[in-house]
Amino acid sequence: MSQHDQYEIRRFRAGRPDDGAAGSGAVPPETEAWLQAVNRGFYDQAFTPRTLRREAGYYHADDRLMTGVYVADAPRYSVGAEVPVATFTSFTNTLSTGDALLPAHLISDVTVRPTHRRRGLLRRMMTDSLASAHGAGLPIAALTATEATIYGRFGFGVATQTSTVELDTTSRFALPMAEDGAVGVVELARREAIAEVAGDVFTRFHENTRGSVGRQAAYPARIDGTINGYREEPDLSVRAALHYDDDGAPDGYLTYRYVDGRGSTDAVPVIKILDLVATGPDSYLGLWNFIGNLDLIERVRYDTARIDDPLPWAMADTRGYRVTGRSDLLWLRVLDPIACLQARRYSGDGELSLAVTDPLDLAAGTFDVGVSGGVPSVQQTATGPRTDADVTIDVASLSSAFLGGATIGALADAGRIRGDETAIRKLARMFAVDRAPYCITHF
Ligand SMILES: CC(=O)SCCNC(=O)CCNC(=O)[C@H](O)C(C)(C)COP(=O)(O)OP(=O)(O)OC[C@H]1O[C@@H](n2cnc3c(N)ncnc32)[C@H](O)[C@@H]1OP(=O)(O)O
Repeated sequence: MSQHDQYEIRRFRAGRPDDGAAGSGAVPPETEAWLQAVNRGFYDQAFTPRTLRREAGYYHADDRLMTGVYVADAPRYSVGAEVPVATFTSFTNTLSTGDALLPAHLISDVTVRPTHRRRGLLRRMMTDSLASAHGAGLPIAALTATEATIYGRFGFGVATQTSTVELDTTSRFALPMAEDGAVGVVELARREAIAEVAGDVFTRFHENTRGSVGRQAAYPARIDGTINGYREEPDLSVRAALHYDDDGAPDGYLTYRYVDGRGSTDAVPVIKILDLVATGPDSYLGLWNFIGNLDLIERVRYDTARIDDPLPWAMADTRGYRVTGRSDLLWLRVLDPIACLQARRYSGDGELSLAVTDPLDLAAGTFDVGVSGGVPSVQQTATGPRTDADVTIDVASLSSAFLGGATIGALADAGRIRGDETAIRKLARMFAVDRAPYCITHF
């Protein structure tokens, strides 16, 4: 018997809580066992009946396809055979290229039980899922990764990064151009009001932000403290503020929490920003002007800042802005190079042939890429990567370069793009972006 023969793979849509015993609100057993397995996989606390119902409701609203891998029998006293030994979920949302919204195959909740690791279960679930997304015509797949060494082999590349920043908000903090209401009005908001406005504000941000991913159903509850770890009660320490445009409509918000600095090395009063969504520079600077000027607070921390954040450039004392970390957030995997390459505008005009290699053979091919007036036209000229193409790129690198998260120059210097030097320079000019791609959605 091969190792694979002992496993059964089942796929099902997340069950609605009411689908349980006649409207009792119970979660269908298959969904419950699957969700509890994910918790185990990430070392999280088990769901209570109430938090489980809530979580299942969000998964149902996202219309998630769950994959579970099952064994036929489980030894006495062990976790039962109804609990999958591996989990994987996928659902569709949009990826913004800044010029268009692309349907994206989002992958999440990938776990393999320690006792079943390194037997190819992830590979099986991932290759099946990517093949079916490709077959369904989805142009791109996306995920966020716990470790950077797992997903490159499946054609994923880092597409966006974020900075963790800490602001000194003692008397050093000043945003000269945001003073005296010059960038609009900010007011404290009721915590509960955020769920009402967050969707519209995020949609506007999303459409205009290259690299942004649409948010899943749980998001409003996640950012306003309704989801409070695995506790049933909301986190009442979460506070909120809104920025209003000239017509009095909300065009930005932030949620935040006071963190007692005692016990940490710097031991000062700190505000941690949970979510900050601004639809333009005025709302962005207006919200920072508000949060940077709170009485009694000496530091503000934010772990999802742009890597090319305009904030330090707006500050009177740039040294009050400290980058304390940087991490990858969004990983992309091009499935359809033509649909992807045609979904954005470009900075430089020109023509070249591009060969794409792909370990899973989903996006491989040779393409004539032309850009005129910033508008692309892409045609496939061969089903595989031709050796006489001007430039050859692997699909993970293409996925990193697609929205400008990695420059063509850096990828070439890293040995991940090959070809004629003039053509590589031309490709670099085409792909150049004015702002780094930015994603503030964790999924
Ligand atoms: C999108 C998300 O959900 S990110 C969350 C990922 N999950 C976690 O971090 C939870 C803890 N880890 C796990 O559950 C598992 O170890 C997983 C999911 C990372 C890997 O599952 P496995 O079934 O062991 O992986 P599988 O056996 O299919 O390995 C496939 C390949 O990836 C490699 N690989 C697997 N895990 C890792 C890792 N953590 N680091 C580097 N390489 C890895 C394997 O060596 C193998 O390489 P090969 O194809 O070149 O031989």
